Amino acid sequence: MKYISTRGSAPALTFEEAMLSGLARDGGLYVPESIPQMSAADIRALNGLPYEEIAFRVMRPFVGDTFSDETFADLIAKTYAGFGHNARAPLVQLAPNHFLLELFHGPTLAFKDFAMQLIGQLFEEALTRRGERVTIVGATSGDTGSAAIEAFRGLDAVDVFILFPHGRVSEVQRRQMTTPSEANVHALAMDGHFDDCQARLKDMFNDFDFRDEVRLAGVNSINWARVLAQVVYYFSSAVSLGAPDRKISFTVPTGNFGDIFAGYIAKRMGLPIDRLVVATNQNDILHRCLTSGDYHTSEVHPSISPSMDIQVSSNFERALFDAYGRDGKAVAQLMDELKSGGFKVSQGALQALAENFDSGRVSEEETLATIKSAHASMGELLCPHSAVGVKVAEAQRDPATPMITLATAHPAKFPDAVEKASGIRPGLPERMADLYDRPERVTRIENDLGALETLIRERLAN
Ligand SMILES: Cc1ncc(COP(=O)(O)O)c(C=O)c1O
Ligand SMILES: N[C@@H](CCOP(=O)(O)O)C(=O)O
Repeated sequence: MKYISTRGSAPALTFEEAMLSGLARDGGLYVPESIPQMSAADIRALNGLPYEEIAFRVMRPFVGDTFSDETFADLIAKTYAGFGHNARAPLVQLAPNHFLLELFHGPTLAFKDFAMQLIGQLFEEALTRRGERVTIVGATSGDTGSAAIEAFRGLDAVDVFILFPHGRVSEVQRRQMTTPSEANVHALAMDGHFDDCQARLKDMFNDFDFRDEVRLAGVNSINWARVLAQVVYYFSSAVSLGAPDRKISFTVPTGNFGDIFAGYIAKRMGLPIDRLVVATNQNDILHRCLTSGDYHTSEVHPSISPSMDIQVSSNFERALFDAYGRDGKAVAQLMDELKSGGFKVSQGALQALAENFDSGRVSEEETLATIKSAHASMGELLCPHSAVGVKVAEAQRDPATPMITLATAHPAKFPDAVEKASGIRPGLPERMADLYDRPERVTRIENDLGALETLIRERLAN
């Protein structure tokens, strides 16, 4: 299995090379050269298997010979052993034919743990075998950062630097990043929005001297391994509701487009997905683009679902690559136009996107009202991101087709918004009960590439 860049001019890499390098050297994102297929019989055989076994069968064909079967199965087993629910990703019924897929039972209470815990294991195994060290730099609107720190804290072969937008993550998210005491963890509160953090991260990848000097690696969803691990729960949930013998739809609260892109990959592998619905908050560039073809960035409006306050949606590039018939030059041209504000998707590409994705947008008021009504009518306390998903799903679903909405974070990560909506302040699990008392360690930094690179060099030298 080889991986190629969405911009068409970086060398093709193996799974291990793509995983350890993150962004392609032409600025693009790696995608598999071809998508492995699962037959109806293969999919039917997943029903009733433990999550770990489903994960092995779904991901194995993408990994090539990077890991032996035995090692890969062992790493998957270690990955999910610490999750707080035996099913790992349990389904809860919200209404007739509407289900919630709870993806928040991992160590940092967000769906990011599904991939990040696995990547931690895969990195450690591969780096130990190669005798190498890497410097991970990640950009976060709150959840990727905490999940990455949890997955890599204390590992010998890795330093991890996380850029988060100062003042724009929830207190729980910030404390999850600033309270770990391991010397290899560096939480950096940067001026600006998440998009600025992600832009500086990409600048570092495109500064080849710096990239090679510090041996830069990325664990945002620019890293294909992140997307791959998220494909698994589309299979596990769909088969438990009758796939492949009936079609299932999914609604996904969306920001950087990684999670919904994983659903698209599941569909391309053969999972009979009827509709994949993108749910956005008031930062609705994806909804606007999917309905009009117009992808122009505007000001980011801070919301009560802050992890989705994103305008430059990284993985949308992967979807565009397929929509443009895998024409890397066309994608490179669009990404150039994005630097000056945006682009217009061609009619053909827009039609290709529309064949795979629907979308909806939810206001702040609607998000609060959905948290309130889901709690009152179903006893389910939703985080604001999951509420965005539920609202869009309720408006758009076909009652005859099961709809699964992804619940992407635990409500206790966003207690203020949840309390405002429902009157209930969700508590953290026992193991995190002292989070508010732990000392914080964080560095304020300006939105400046030079300052960031200098800080990283200095920290690595110490
Ligand atoms: C809680 C939560 N929900 C939804 C999203 C959106 O996911 P994605 O960026 O993969 O679209 C994020 C951030 O990525 C998140 O942290
Ligand atoms: N919402 C994310 C933003 C980064 O997304 P990623 O999936 O590309 O890592 C976050 O919580 O940081």
